[in-house]
Amino acid sequence: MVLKIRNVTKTYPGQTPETAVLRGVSLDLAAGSSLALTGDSGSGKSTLLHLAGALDHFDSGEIEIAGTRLSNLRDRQRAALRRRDVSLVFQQFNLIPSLSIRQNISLHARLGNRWDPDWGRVLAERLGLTGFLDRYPEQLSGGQQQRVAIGRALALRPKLLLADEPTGNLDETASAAVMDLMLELVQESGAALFLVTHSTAIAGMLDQRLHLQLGQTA
Ligand SMILES: Nc1ncnc2c1ncn2[C@@H]1O[C@H](COP(=O)(O)OP(=O)(O)OP(=O)(O)O)[C@@H](O)[C@H]1O
Repeated sequence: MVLKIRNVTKTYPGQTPETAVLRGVSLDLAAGSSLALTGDSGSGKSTLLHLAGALDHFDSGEIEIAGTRLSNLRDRQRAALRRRDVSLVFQQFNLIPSLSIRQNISLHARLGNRWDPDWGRVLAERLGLTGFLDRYPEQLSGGQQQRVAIGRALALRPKLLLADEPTGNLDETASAAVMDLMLELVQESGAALFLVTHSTAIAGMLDQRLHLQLGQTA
């Protein structure tokens, strides 16, 4: 399993075990597969996604990313694991405005010393970005910008791709195109995708669906 979450609880300051944002959440996500997490606003979706990416601490239970138990790790080891195995795609594309599309796509992989130009070319081609590589983010549509963000995330060849409402800023057509591409590329690269969405249509495109309510998934 790329991601294993077992009976995880998480409280924010002021919460009790009864009102905890997460009250015993478990899930499994295998390489090459995808999971959609839905739930009302404030139900804890982003919290769970952040825990799955080793970006925050949980109170009890266990999370394993690619076989490594997070509860045993020091902060520096968590950061190293994140850099090695996890990529993120957000609703806001978070591209660097002063860098070209080419530079944006390769940025994280270069910083991690893992830039593979051949894989970069494949990604740019598959994402329909080959003609845009020398442009800057502001010269692209929202759907194109999100494809750049997906390229940047996958350029690292992460084991786990986390996506928080990745098509939340896109219209229906762009959203469907971005989702199709992301799912294809995730499968081809053997990554696992954990995606938070409000959309039941998007959730329906993924292999597994979980709904978060009152701190638990069903
Ligand atoms: N850093 C924090 N400190 C205290 N409470 C927090 C913190 N982050 C989130 N919360 C609370 O935890 C709950 C879950 O928040 P979270 O952002 O995980 O929900 P969500 O399901 O992703 O919501 P949305 O769909 O609106 O983005 C909310 O009640 C929120 O106010």
